[in-house]
Amino acid sequence: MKIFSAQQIYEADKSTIKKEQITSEALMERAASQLFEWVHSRLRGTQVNIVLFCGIGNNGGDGMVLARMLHEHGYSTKVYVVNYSDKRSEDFLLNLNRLKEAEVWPDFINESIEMPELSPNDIIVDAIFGIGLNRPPAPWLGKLIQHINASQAFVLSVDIPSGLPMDREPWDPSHVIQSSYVLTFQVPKLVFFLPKTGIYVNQWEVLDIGLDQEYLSKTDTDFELIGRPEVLPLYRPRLKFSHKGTYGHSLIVGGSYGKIGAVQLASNACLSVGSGLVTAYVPKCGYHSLQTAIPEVMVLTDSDEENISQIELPFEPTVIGVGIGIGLNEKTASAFGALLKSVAASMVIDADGLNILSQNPELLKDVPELSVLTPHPKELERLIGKWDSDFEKLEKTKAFSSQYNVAVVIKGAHSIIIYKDKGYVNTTGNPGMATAGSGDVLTGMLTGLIAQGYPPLEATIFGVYLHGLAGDLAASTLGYEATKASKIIENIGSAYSELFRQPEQNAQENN
Ligand SMILES: NC(=O)C1=CN([C@@H]2O[C@H](COP(=O)(O)OP(=O)(O)OC[C@H]3O[C@@H](n4cnc5c(N)ncnc54)[C@H](OP(=O)(O)O)[C@@H]3O)[C@@H](O)[C@H]2O)[C@@H](O)CC1
Ligand SMILES: [K+]
Repeated sequence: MKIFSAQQIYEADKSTIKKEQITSEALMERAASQLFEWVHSRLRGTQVNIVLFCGIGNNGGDGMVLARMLHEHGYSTKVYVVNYSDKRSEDFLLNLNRLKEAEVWPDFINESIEMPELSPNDIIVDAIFGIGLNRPPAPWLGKLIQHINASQAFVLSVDIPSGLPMDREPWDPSHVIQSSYVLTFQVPKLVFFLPKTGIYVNQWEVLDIGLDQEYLSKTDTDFELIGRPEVLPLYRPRLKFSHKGTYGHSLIVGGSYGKIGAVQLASNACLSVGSGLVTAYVPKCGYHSLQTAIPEVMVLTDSDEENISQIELPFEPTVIGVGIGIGLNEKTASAFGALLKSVAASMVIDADGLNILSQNPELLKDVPELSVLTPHPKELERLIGKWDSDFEKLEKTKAFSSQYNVAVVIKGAHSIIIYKDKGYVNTTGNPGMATAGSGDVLTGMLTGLIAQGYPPLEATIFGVYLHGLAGDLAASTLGYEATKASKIIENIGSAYSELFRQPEQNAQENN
């Protein structure tokens, strides 16, 4: 699903109005009916206090229409107009009048008014600011937002939590609505997925308000949300007349004394995702444990007992996963540098492989084109330098990706894959995956997918999604705390099956 900017959403809005020859007010009515249906289908007339805070723009207008519909259906509502500007939008004014015609009389809140009383049992509708927020909310608005956040009530935000800008971090982190649920129009917003801005969104859902499909499908976006519909077409089916050679020979290079487990996890994941053959290259000390733990993996050893010191390969691997558990030993860094120079195959570079690159930036030019780098935030910072905001981080990563022609996975709650000027936001995964070895499993999986012929960027999008899905399946039986890296590997097979599982509703219809 594409992630549009505010500017593009306004254009889609205009284009819809023009094409369908409807008024903007009719579009607002359509959007707000979707909000109403959502609320009504859940509450079914339950008598609960619904308190609506509406701004004076079109987000507030949506709130006005919702208030009218709730009132007409017998709900108990209290409406506040948050009067932060004289520049009221036309559709807001129109719907304010309609609300009054329906005999609902809103109270106006401004700087000098006391904060309204709120109860934890209320349902609060947050329609103060939408995607039009373009400067810091005034201090009194900040206080109102803090007051709503302190109420402990369920807060339903219209389109976006009020106070959250679309294209930057908030000016004051406490002046943003902490939403229980966001009903967002037509398309998800990038800020829902970034670490510093996603924290305001507990759950979100897209409401289809019928914006111009042609505009939406023809317009390119900087970011895309990766869910099952995006991942399924990337899948490469196994062929009947094939053999292990068809699915590539992966090489996993890594490990040092005490960190052979990382290679074990990566090699195992690489096999489990479908690589035809897997060879691990480790220091001598890793030989016995690897051969014992995974009989399917072949093992080559370095001449050094405890660290990788010189990588000599008796075969040409399809792809190389490198860096896990490798350490920062000088000998290892120069062996890694020599490896970069000697092979053309794509690499998946992780952990200390990335740290060696940060410490020796002259090596970056030797990284094979279309390699994949999988840094966690600290490793990324060492590679691209510090950033002031999540947005600057994305921009710097895009520049880095373009400069070296590599894909970068920014690992996090929503991992984002950056390739050149485009970002792919992953939707699978859970906090249980913040555990030792989870990254080694990802490295192995991406390596194993490239081995099978997935182009590196597709392998990365597909693999990050599958890794998260395997983690979700593991956590569904183990819980977050007991989810560990080897359990993610055990669930790779089920994750593939899950990709093709019919949604339950369809399954029932088919019976
Ligand atoms: N597009 C669509 O497809 C559809 C959109 N719809 C809805 O419209 C919403 C966007 O509405 P919107 O453009 O009127 O902006 P909104 O967020 O209500 O803000 C109002 C105005 O406040 C101002 N302002 C900004 N910051 C400020 C500040 N700190 N302190 C004080 N004032 C500030 C700024 O005006 P300015 O003063 O800059 O001229 C801004 O214009 C969208 O989220 C959705 O809910 C649906 O109805 C149907 C389909
Ligand atoms: K809002």
